Amino acid sequence: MDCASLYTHLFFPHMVTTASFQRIGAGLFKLRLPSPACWAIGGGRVSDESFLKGSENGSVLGAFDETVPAPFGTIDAQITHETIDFFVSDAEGDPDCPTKGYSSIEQGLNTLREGKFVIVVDDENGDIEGNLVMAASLTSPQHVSFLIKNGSGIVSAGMKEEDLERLELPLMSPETENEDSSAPTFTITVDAKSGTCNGVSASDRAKTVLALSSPETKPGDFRRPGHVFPLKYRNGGVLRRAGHTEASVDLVMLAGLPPVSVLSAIIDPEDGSIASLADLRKLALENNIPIVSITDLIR
Ligand SMILES: O=C(CO)[C@H](O)[C@H](O)COP(=O)(O)O
Repeated sequence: MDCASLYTHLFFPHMVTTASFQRIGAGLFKLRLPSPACWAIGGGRVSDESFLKGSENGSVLGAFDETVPAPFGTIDAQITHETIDFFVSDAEGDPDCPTKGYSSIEQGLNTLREGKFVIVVDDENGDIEGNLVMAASLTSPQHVSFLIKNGSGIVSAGMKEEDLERLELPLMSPETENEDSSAPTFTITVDAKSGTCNGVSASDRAKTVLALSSPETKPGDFRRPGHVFPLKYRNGGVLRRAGHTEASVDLVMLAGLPPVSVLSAIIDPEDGSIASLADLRKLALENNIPIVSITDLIR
């Protein structure tokens, strides 16, 4: 990922302050340093192909098209000396190469554009956590069924503050946002009213996710509480908070899709613990899903 493109499209001018970058710096220091090994220069080659040869998700080996640039034109922002200095001085390795064993961000974006899942991995503090992520606007009942089967059962939607305000979805616990930046910021839960039954089926939850992603929906289109968990995206994305919420929304935005993601933490099918990297790779291989790293997205 071209760092300048990421800065340009994730930051709004009012956010580029010294205070903001002090917080970003703290977040980055918690991340694993990337390997300088180059596995997919320019995003034109799939990374660790040995574990990504399945076909169900249909995206890992066949989707990459380097003739299609990421449409970056949707967000207004500016580059400042602070942003450039920060990343030049703190990032290591080649920013155009994914970490060894991971797919490139470009490949992840192409997969999202095809309406397919990517696995987003965060290994902050050495504890791997993978989330299945896709664009909310392209979600079907089959996607939600896959998400429920392989994820935690909680279907979340990463959403920007402006959309949460438009839909009148306040945080479940407002103090969390200020007191603990590592905690996920869940809003009250919702079900779409139109065309749904009790809200919990894959079909109903897919309708809710689609409704959350539509700019046309109104506050009255949802029942509260419900079975889908919106998560508030922190403005600035992964450059501010290196979480799955921010990564998922940044990725769908960079893919040129409406800025609402659907995500769920991936669980070990045997014992219900958080899936290990080996579990994530098995799931990726069996379903042809690229695995991307939040560290690479930040770089
Ligand atoms: O399970 C999840 C969503 O259902 C996510 O893993 C989590 O809630 C949000 O992740 P993060 O705190 O990294 O943004």
